[in-house]
Amino acid sequence: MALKDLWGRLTGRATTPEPEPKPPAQEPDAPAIAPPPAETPPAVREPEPPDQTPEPEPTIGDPPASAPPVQALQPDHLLPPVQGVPGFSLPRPAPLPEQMAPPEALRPAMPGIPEEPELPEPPASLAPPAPDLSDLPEPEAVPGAPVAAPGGFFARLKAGLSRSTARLTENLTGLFRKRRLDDAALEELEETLITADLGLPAAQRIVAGFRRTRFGKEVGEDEVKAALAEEIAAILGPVAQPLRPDWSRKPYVVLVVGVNGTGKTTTIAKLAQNYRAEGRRVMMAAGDTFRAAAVEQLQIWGERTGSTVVAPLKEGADAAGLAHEALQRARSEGADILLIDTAGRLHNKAGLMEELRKVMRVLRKLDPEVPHAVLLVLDATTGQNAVQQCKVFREMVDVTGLVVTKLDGSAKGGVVVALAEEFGLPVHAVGVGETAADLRPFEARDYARSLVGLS
Ligand SMILES: Nc1nc2c(ncn2[C@@H]2O[C@H](COP(=O)(O)OP(=O)(O)OP(=O)(O)O)[C@@H](O)[C@H]2O)c(=O)[nH]1
Repeated sequence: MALKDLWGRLTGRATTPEPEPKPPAQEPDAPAIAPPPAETPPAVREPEPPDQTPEPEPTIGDPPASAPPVQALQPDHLLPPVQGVPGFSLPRPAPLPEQMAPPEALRPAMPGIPEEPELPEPPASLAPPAPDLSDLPEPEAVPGAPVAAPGGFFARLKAGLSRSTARLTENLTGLFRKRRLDDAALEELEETLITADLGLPAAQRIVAGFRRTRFGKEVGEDEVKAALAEEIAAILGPVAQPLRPDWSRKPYVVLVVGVNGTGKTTTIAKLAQNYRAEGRRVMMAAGDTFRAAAVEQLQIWGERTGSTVVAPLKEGADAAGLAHEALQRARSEGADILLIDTAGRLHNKAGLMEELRKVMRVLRKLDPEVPHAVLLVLDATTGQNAVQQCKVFREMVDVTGLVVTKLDGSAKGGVVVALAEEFGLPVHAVGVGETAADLRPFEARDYARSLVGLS
């Protein structure tokens, strides 16, 4: 099977014939991010090249025609006040700015932007660390826009995971109604766990735990649930590690990667909002240069949260050059954290890998220690596909941690257990909705108990 077909399967999207390759180009000369005029082939140079061999620019195809349009973020989804997030050490929820600029007021649509290789207009400066927004009225509700469900995060997590819980527990109920835990029961338990997306390795480990501690005993449903929560928490415990930026790095650089539509841009926006509420200076780089909506999302979020956004001048601009420019500006403008968005939709795996590696290479010419974190964003609704994506992205870049989104309403929340068991990568945060308050540090015990339906 062709590589692109594999990639299409992996991303759950059909592939389309590869577009004509673009003319090769060298890596960007800092801080150029736009190609030279149309008459000449785009050729820019890497900053301080260690060797003189020009590296061809990765061939980046247009998004496959068959890919469904990613729904543009409706930023007003995120209007409710920022909630205090323990792992983000937010002191207090802070109100958000009332209004955002209407989309028309934002940068014009990318295709219409002139071709001159000029840099985006730098903002006057980064916004002050803690904007005083107290005088602003509450934002207006947007009809149809999702709002954070009432209750604490645990309640939302539990509600969000209810479909996953049902999937996991409906079989258990019949299975363990006062029944001796014999080989057949353990086998059924293993099947149930696999069906609930926990994956074979985690299922085997949990069953081995049951065998060790309860084999031959008569067990009831409640006891099984409690024991299951314990076993799951034991798997999740070591990976439940909130993202803790080292603020002495200034800027702490976070590269955010993942397949398109998993929630990268939204996650960046949520992180930005949380860090702004902490009083940090935040800069975001709209490195998903092929998707105008992603750039607009970040720009709107930048305005809303008082963060600076470094955006491409035109659709498909060189992402590595943009990242380079963003890092330079983050340094010179004193940002505490730089969050770099990336594309997840290049025409094949090789193209995406080359782009991500080029971004890394170019950033490291400015500072060999960046990025300080590489977050892989995974969409829980894709179940075992998320496990495959994790494998593939780890081949491409040095992933340092995971964010798992869309756990609200997914029946596949068990996949977090599979990811923990198979990769042992830190799970920094989980998303259970579209508001900033719906991104929270991942907590093993809460998650395990929610998953099996215990309070
Ligand atoms: N229900 C729910 N929706 C989410 C969550 N996180 C993100 N989304 C939605 O998922 C959709 C895609 O999110 P994006 O942030 O645009 O995804 P992306 O990975 O940046 O996509 P590309 O820019 O195409 O690569 C948007 O409609 C988001 O609002 C979540 O935790 N729960």
